[in-house]
Amino acid sequence: MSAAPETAPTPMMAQYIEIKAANPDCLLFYRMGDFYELFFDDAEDASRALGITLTKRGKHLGDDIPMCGVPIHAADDYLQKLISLGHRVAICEQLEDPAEAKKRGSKSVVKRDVVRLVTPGTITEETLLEPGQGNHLMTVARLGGKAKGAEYALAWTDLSTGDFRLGVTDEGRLEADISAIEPSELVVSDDLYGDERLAGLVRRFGKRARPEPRAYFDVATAPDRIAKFFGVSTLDGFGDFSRAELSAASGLIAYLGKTQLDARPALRRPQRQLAGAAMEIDPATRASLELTRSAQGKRQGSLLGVIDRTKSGVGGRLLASRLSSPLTDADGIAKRQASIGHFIEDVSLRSEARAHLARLPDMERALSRLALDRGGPRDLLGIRAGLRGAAAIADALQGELPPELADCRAELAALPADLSTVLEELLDDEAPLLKRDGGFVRAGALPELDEARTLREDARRFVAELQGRLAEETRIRSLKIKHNNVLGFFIEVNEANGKTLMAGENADRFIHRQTLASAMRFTTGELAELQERIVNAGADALRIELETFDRLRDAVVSEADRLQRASAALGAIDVAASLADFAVSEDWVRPKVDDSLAFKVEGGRHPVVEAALAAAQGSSFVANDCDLSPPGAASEAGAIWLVTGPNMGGKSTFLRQNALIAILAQIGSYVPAGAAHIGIVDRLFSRVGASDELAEGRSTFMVEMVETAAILNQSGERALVILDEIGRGTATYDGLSIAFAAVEHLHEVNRCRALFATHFHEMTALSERLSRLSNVTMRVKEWKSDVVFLHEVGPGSADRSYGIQVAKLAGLPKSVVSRAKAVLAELERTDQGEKRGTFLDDLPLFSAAVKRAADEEAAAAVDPVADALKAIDPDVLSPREALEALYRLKAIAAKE
Ligand SMILES: Nc1ncnc2c1ncn2[C@@H]1O[C@H](COP(=O)(O)OP(=O)(O)OP(=O)(O)O)[C@@H](O)[C@H]1O
Repeated sequence: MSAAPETAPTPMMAQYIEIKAANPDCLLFYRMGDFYELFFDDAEDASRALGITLTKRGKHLGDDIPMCGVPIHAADDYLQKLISLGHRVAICEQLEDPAEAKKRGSKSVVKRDVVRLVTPGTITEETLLEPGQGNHLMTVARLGGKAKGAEYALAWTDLSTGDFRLGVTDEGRLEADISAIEPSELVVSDDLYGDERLAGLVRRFGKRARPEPRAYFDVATAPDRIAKFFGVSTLDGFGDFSRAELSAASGLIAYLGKTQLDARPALRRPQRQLAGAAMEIDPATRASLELTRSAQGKRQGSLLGVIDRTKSGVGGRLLASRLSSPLTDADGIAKRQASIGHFIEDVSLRSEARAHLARLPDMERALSRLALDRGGPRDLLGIRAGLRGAAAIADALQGELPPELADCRAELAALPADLSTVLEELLDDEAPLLKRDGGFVRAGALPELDEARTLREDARRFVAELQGRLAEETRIRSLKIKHNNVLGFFIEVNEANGKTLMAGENADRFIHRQTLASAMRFTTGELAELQERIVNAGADALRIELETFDRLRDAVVSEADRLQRASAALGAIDVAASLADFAVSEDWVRPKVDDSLAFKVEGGRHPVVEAALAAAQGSSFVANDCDLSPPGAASEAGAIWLVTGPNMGGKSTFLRQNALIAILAQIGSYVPAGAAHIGIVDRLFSRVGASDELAEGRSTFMVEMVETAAILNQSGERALVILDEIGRGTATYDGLSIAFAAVEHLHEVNRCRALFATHFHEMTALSERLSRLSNVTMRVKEWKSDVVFLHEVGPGSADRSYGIQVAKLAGLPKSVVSRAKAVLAELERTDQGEKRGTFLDDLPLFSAAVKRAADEEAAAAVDPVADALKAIDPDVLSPREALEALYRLKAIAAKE
């Protein structure tokens, strides 16, 4: 932006324009006194987004400059709104006192610069964060360019807690791994950002996905960048990371440098999250099972919303993250179960621990703000209270403990006692939000501070005494000594008395300062001296307090590692105690989880539907069994249940409850059932017939087929597949045929445990041919012409859908219902219903179909090497020709 000389911007505007040019993709919050001001397009965008008034200030190139402003004290609220709308904000502060600038000349501008970029993945303010929800920033790195088999790695951190993790992944798992973390912001190098294989991901994240320079991810410089960040000379002590992981970590650290500038976040050393250590759950499955968000996008009504009884922010975040990444290792699961079991048995320990946890401040987040130098005295108090709580909980955890809890107790016991002592000694029990307000150091703790405070208080007392003395001496009873920020202390009298003070002897003593409409203001030598003493003592006191703050802050930050580990331990205790509480009150059981392929649930329930029914105080939930274990000792693959039943019969609920039970079992929780035996599930798929991604340019049916394809291509024998009414989005025969073939594929090729709900009753015939497939149905009672849903799963198949009865319940006009009945009767009479059953029997067996397809593929394939070989007649070749022929063949093979 260059300006013509006659319309040259003011020096301040020139500064603004320069800073804005360096931060083009952010809204620039430009500090002016007690406001952050926004100008030009930023002002227009922000005023629209925030609903604040747009005004103007001066001119630029002859046009008015649009402007709006937000007061400093309310800035957090505005920031929250802007960030949630996907904006990024650059905070530009005044870097010197305006008085300093004035010294350089009346036209000079206060030095300003951006001190921080606020982006969705890098916020740390309490007010901007949900207590029980993590806030992750993630980078994606890829090595091996565009070639197939490229290595992908993820690095992610929760800046508000310091958690920092790395993991390798591949193209197939990428989406699932990312959605397990659900980052608030995704950063990729700019070449990867435009890659078509990431297009879906980039589209899904929208503004929250960021392209950043490739150099951030440079593998050659990555180890150096990481080592420098952690202040070590080599990464040897960090563990063995792959090159892709180092690249992702380097990108993350570089991006933190860009957004946090000089502030250094208290990140823990990166921990590797092992590939395959978590159950793989893709984004569509997460959405369909409503794990952490309901279909409406809220936490309420999701599985997490129902089971979360944690008492602390760190516990809430840990539960959410465990639910997003269920374990696949039976020992790890057993350890967590043992902790819950301990809290179930020891009722008083549970209630004592939970009472302490409920009072626990968010130590992790307070620590992170202190490390970034954004913390205040209340964060120090938070750490102190956290240390107290941790000590109390460590005390409560007596005697023999299961391994996870024993580890937690050890972490709590390792907390530095001297840090508690110094915080207890120096900090007062109440503290202001901002350190510059002072008053947070305990009286009696520092003699020097006490002295300054006494001086200030004495001087204040002298001022009060002075007022009485002056009133008496001047005989002006209404004389008052007041204070404001401009004049400091002053004597105020009315106009008539003012004249008295300016006359005769008084004139030598009272120095006139100000005349207002109804009052005159004076000072005296004595008052000025007291004023100075108060100011000096106040400044001394504040200096000492600020020094103390820095000292305590450094002491806290130097113990970051132990504090973070103790915080994590408190989170684990909270999760175990809260799940124990849930298990007891909701009658959940400890499932047997092992490496078998079993899946046997007796009396299983859907926790969310059950809670909803209980809240409505209507009918109670009907528990149902499910057994997908390999039938018979000889069989080595899981079973498939084909679930038929009427609309509204409870099919979807039954399907989902079993998926949720698998997840709950593998996060180490107890489960809503009478008994359960779950062989580890490594991959979970759940698909519901209709899901709408029209915005993505795919029809409903297309999405369904893409998802079904993914399941059939990717499920191994440890997968658990839930398919709900696949094939209903197209013409009946097409849908039926697809559903039919999909079940055969699951049975013969994937050989995984599966639940398949359908309205195509014809499919039940499959049980005669597929040995591990059983038919079950949701039972109903017919009563007169109505149906009563029993929500009971029983063996067998439904013979009808009762769709018309459900439509009647839904309030379709009577005329439509009776017409539909007539049409149905006619269709049933004329339709080749019976024939349909037989036509399916006529189909060749699946294995035969697979073989034929394979033969056809093989036949269609052209093999130039074979062709070339056929053309060679060895009997007529000289040795030299034979050698040449061999080279030719090799050349053809290399081209293939
Ligand atoms: N086991 C159960 N016990 C009590 N009520 C249940 C049970 N299962 C389902 N319900 C109730 O029935 C309603 C319908 O269940 P669901 O959506 O699972 O039926 P559906 O068979 O999948 O229906 P559709 O075929 O129309 O999609 C639920 O919202 C719930 O209120």
